[in-house]
Amino acid sequence: MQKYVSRFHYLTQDLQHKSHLEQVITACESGANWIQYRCFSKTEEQHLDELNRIAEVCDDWGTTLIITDHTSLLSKADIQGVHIEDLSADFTSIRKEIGPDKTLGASANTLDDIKRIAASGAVDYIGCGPFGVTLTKPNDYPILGLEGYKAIMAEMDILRIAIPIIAVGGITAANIDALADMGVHGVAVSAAINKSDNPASAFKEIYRKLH
Ligand SMILES: Cc1ncc(COP(=O)(O)OP(=O)(O)O)c(N)n1
Ligand SMILES: Cc1nc(C(=O)O)sc1CCOP(=O)(O)O
Ligand SMILES: [Mg+2]
Repeated sequence: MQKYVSRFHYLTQDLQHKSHLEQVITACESGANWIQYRCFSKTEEQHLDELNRIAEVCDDWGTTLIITDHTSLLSKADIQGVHIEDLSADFTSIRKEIGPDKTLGASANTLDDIKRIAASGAVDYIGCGPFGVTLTKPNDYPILGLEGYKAIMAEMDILRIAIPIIAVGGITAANIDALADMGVHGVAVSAAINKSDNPASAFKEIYRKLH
């Protein structure tokens, strides 16, 4: 079954000055319909506690909530899916574990990654990057830039691979129009919003470009 996948994935991040819950509230108030809770700084217990608070907020706003990596938390909180960052994950097994209804996202850097993930038939969308330089996580992968997405989308077209591609990594409002022209389904953004002086305004600027 094909699932709805947003064109704008907002990702929380570990920040000194703002909790993930506060980031989610800002995003929801700014119009987020899809949030990925991407937290790597907590124990399992703290993670679940914050996840439940975030899930309540998302439920109130009708926002889809995806968690990064912690597949086991899917059954413990009111969340709609998981994004797996491990490129070599066994997506068929993960799909069996989470059942057919939850959204499953995967990460890719190359067309070969995309081919392999799409062939599993288990994944609903692919976050593909990095588009540009990101300080959000260490990254050894080559930057794709606009030309990289253009080439990947063209090859996918030839191979008739129809899975939604979400561009990620170093994306700002200034890149959205050009990325959309490359044929990607949407974008995932973290630092350009979270590290902005005015996250709500940064969020809305990107939102307006996409809608
Ligand atoms: C929507 C979305 N896309 C990508 C990621 C993370 O991807 P990442 O793990 O960085 O991919 P690799 O660089 O490791 O291939 C995400 N969390 N969400
Ligand atoms: C989780 C993740 N992976 C990335 C990669 O480039 O592989 S960028 C990223 C987080 C989003 O990036 P930003 O903070 O630059 O918007
Ligand atoms: Mg990456």
